[in-house]
Amino acid sequence: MSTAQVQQVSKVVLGDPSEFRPEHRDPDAFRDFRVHNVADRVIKTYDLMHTNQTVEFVRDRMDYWMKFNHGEMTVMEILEKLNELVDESDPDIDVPNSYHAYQTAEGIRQYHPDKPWFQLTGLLHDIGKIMHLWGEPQWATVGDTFVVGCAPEPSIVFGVESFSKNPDLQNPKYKTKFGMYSPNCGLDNVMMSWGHDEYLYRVLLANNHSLPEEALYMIRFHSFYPYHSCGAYKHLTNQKDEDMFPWIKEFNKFDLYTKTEELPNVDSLKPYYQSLIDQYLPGKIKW
Ligand SMILES: O[C@H]1[C@H](O)[C@@H](O)[C@H](O)[C@@H](O)[C@H]1O
Ligand SMILES: [Fe+2]
Ligand SMILES: [Fe+2]
Repeated sequence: MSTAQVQQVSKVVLGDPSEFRPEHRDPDAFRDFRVHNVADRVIKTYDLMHTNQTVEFVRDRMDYWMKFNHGEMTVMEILEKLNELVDESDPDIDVPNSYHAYQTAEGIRQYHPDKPWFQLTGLLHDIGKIMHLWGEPQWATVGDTFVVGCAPEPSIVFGVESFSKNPDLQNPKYKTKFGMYSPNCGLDNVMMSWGHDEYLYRVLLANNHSLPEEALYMIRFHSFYPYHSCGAYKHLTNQKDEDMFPWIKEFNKFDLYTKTEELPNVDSLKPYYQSLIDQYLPGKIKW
């Protein structure tokens, strides 16, 4: 991205975190990954992810998925398919992912009524998880992401020890702090572990849409918790990442704190969100 474009990043007014909080749940009660509290499915998903996500694996998955030959479907069709997906990495919720899409979008709509593109970003952000219904394992679809091609950071869920069986950690090219990267190369230039963030980002690039750069960035890095919530990987980020940071933080509030077992009435919300889809990402999309 050129410097001129960087300067155009719009400003988001960050709310006081206490302003957006589910009354029925303490914010500290989310994302509890302590081994005694977390379900086995969560531990297993991250164990497989941290063992098998390597540079070679991600290259292979990018080659495979970026042919976009899994059919042409609308956003609504994909959202409906996600009724069949329960995310095995998520310690907070056991309901199909389609509900989470509307919960996130509605949270954003309440606090950002003037930003329809942001609301739509909330609705869309996880639909890349459709990969799982087309054969990709959960450990390469869901969950928090990290950078491959350099040493894992301690703040990744389950820590550096969870990478003990990952072959890249034996590779002198990849096992150092910078690995295959140069200092502050920018997140645009790093290879993330393969999952729904990167897939949807690539799908959007391959199709016609009119979402702003901020939306693409939030989609691409929303699962990068070690970075946006723990301050890790700052040695790889650049000015664009700094400019975009408030947006990922703002997005994260809604992605995380709208998770509740109280399900939204999807049928009554559909017409409104269909109108946003028609405006920003209409018709059939190549997946
Ligand atoms: O378990 C969740 C879930 O898979 C989300 O979609 C992802 O964005 C989060 O990073 C992860 O913690
Ligand atoms: Fe996600
Ligand atoms: Fe999400």
